[in-house]
Amino acid sequence: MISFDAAFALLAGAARPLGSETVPLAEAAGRILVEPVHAMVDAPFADLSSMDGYAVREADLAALPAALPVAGESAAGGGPVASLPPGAAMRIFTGAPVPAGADRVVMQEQVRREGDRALFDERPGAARFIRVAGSDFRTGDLLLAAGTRLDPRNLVAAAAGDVGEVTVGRRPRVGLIATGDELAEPGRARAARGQIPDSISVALAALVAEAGGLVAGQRRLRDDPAALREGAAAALAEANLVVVTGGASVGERDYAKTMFAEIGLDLIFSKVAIKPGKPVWLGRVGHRLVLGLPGNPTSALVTARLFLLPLLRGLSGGEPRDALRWRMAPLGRALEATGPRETFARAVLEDGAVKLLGQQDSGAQLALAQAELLIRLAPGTAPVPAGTMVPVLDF
Ligand SMILES: Nc1nc2c(c(=O)[nH]1)N[C@H]1C(S)=C(S)[C@@H](COP(=O)(O)OP(=O)(O)OC[C@H]3O[C@@H](n4cnc5c(N)ncnc54)[C@H](O)[C@@H]3O)O[C@H]1N2
Ligand code: MOO
Repeated sequence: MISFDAAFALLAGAARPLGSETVPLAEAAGRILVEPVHAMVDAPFADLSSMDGYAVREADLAALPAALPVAGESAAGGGPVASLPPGAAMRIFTGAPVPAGADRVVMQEQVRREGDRALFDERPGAARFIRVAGSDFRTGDLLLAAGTRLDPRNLVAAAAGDVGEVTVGRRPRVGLIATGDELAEPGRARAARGQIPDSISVALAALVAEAGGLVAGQRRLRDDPAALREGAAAALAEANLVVVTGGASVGERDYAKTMFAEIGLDLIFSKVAIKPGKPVWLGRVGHRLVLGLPGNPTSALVTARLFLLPLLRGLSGGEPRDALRWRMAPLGRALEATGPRETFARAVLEDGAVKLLGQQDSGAQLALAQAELLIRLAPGTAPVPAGTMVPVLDF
């Protein structure tokens, strides 16, 4: 058995990017930039008003009350704007260019309008309500670095830079295989005695999609060596990565590795000193990868979080480690000592403190609906008192 860190290092080395492609920004959500994004424009492109009101010269408000003739208006999207004649005000709207000559905007709530004159009774506050040209960013500025995963917030930055397309990593095609005579499609298990719902496949498909991968095929296979071999070859033919669940352990009917053996499986690691998820394994068939997850649903989801997401990140052009952002959080309740395997316990966050879920069985399924975090505990950790800071990961 190897440690989690050793297994992760091997995984990170195997998760090579699958190449890149240029796609419209509108199709880039969830993808990873392999080239940085630079601004094609200044933002704002000119000095713009941040309020609806009147553009004026501060000096013209030296003596109050002041009445200034309204010389035209400036609206967003309205084209070039004339300069502000001395001693006048210009009607202006939020997002509109401030006319040359004006040095502030007074919001309209502080101005009375009488015909073609604007009346200023009170001293406006210090805020000038002008967003200065280029104050957000300038043409050529780096907006997003290579390796960034495009989420709704950084899509704003790219779009604001007038960037229409981006170069991103290719999406990994992922084949999913669930093994086990007992497995039935959710909704059909109760029709036959001894059958249980395949609860993992639907979750892995969602997780792959969320991580920017493409589910290239989904198979539910019986524990029949010939059918498994055939399924393994078919899945490999259409995917960059095949994820097989179940059959990872040591029983005679645990076929997950043997089903790939005939087509040339090279194991990268097999068995990791973690709890849950010890039987997890990673291998290679030619230039394709195969990840084996344990069949126990909690073990499967924990290992998917710890190994599958980083693998997808690397294949998609990113840094595998970026998929595991550990942070420190205080323990809300004391923890018992852990065993010889590194433990990834399921927990929730309550009032800013981490609380272990009562149900920690690796076969648990309902507890997955509650779990928010994984707490990472080194092998042989002594009892941990409440209040101790522990590393946690969003689960
Ligand atoms: N003698 C030993 N037995 C076991 C060991 C061991 O070291 N020696 N390891 C245990 C550990 S730890 C784990 S984890 C499991 C891993 O089991 P497998 O990967 O071989 O999975 P299966 O035996 O096929 O299934 C385990 C369990 O999970 C259920 N299952 C499987 N697939 C699904 C699915 N898609 N949806 C829902 N439930 C699923 C299956 O019915 C079993 O109950 O092995 C221990 N045994
Ligand atoms: O390694 Mo297993 O996932 O604890 O039951």
